[in-house]
Amino acid sequence: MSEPLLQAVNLQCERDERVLFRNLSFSIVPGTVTRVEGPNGSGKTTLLRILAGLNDAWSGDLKWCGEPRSSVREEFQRNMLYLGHRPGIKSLLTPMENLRALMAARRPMPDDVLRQALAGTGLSGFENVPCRNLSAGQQRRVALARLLIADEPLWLLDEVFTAIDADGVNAIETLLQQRAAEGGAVVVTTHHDLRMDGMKKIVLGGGAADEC
Ligand SMILES: Nc1ncnc2c1ncn2[C@@H]1O[C@H](COP(=O)(O)OP(=O)(O)OP(=O)(O)O)[C@@H](O)[C@H]1O
Repeated sequence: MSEPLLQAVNLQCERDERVLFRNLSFSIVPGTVTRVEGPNGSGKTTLLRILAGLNDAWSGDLKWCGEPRSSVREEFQRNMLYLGHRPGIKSLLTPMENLRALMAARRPMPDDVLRQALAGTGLSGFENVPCRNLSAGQQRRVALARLLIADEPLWLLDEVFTAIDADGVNAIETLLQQRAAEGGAVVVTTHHDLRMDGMKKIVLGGGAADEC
């Protein structure tokens, strides 16, 4: 079995004096897709933000490749891709401009690679249209194009299926499975009924948590 990329040990998080989860321990290993499940308000987004280093209101231990995450912050940030539950794109910019800006901070890519990624999410012909003139699903697809050119080994994806049609959901499912088959690790929250062979689960709700 591969060494874990990310290990969580006895994570606990409270919000407004309500325990969202406690004694939550799990390992995210290469070659897997893990779904975080639970009803509305059970803490899925909170957990993903904790894993991504975007929320520090928690206790327990997080390790990246066996090291305390706090001691390898830069390495962790370089090797992790987080997509939040909002598309996170600029409405005045076009899909090309958004994707160029998203990639510039980490790995600048030639325009033809960006154009191919946009085509891969069904946005051919919309590359140069301001995003405010696109539908909700098309705007989400701009953010998802990032996945087609991402080489980070760990993906943390929060509700990325929102506003995506059935064919798009199938395409993302296939992409996540391919990513795992290539040795990546994906953690995803969604209310969609994902069907993937060998998918792991972290189940939140009721203050405790289970790993399946
Ligand atoms: N900024 C905040 N300040 C205080 N409490 C918050 C904040 N954000 C979320 N919460 C609370 O934390 C709890 C968990 O929220 P979270 O968004 O993680 O749930 P979720 O499982 O992702 O829900 P959903 O399925 O509706 O997206 C909720 O009870 C919410 O009210």
